[in-house]
Amino acid sequence: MITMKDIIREGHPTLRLVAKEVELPLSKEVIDLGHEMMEFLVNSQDPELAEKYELRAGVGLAAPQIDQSIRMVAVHIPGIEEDSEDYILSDVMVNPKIVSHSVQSSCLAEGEGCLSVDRDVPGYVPRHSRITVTYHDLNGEKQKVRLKNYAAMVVQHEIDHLNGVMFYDRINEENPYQLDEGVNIIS
Ligand SMILES: Cc1nc(NNC(=O)[C@H](CC2CCCC2)CN(O)CO)c(F)c(N2CCN3CCOC[C@@H]3C2)n1
Ligand code: NI
Repeated sequence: MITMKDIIREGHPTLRLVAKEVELPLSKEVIDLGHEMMEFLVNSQDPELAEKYELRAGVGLAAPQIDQSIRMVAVHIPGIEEDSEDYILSDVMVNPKIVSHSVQSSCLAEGEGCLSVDRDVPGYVPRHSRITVTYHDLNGEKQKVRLKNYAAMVVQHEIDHLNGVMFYDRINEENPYQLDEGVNIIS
């Protein structure tokens, strides 16, 4: 199982690479890795398992964070309502591609963090408010999802990792809480 010791931290060169497209049909190794990444997220959101295995909670994980420079991310995004069983999106996305996006931008009110960054980096991280993403799932099926708000922020954070981009690259250096006209704050 994946634990925090498997997650590489900022400064590790793999985090700054552009990850490689995954060949189709998916190999057993890639499928197994995808399931392991999803298992990490599920475990990390379970208070007992998170404590037992000392996992930082996560709603997304990108393969480069476990030193696998391939284009695969896992997202496990619960509904905002407390204890709601439904998930906005829970899937492993192979070769995810943003095929269209809104002109409007949004950012998370609390800013962002990263399992590969062991420090707080305050500031707004502006991203597309709405995105349409195509990807292959672990069954090799092509999927197309339209995401907005919180889920759109999470998936963009993960796809950034596939392109060697860290969330703080997007924070305004002069004024971290600078917001351009019309940027929507998601709380
Ligand atoms: C927003 C949030 N970020 C958490 N961590 N950071 C991450 O996921 C990083 C990715 C996110 C950082 C901002 C956008 C994407 C990991 N990243 O580095 C991967 O590239 C959380 F854990 C979290 N939640 C809310 C839902 N809750 C359900 C119950 O269990 C606890 C869980 C906590 N929300
Ligand atoms: Ni991250």
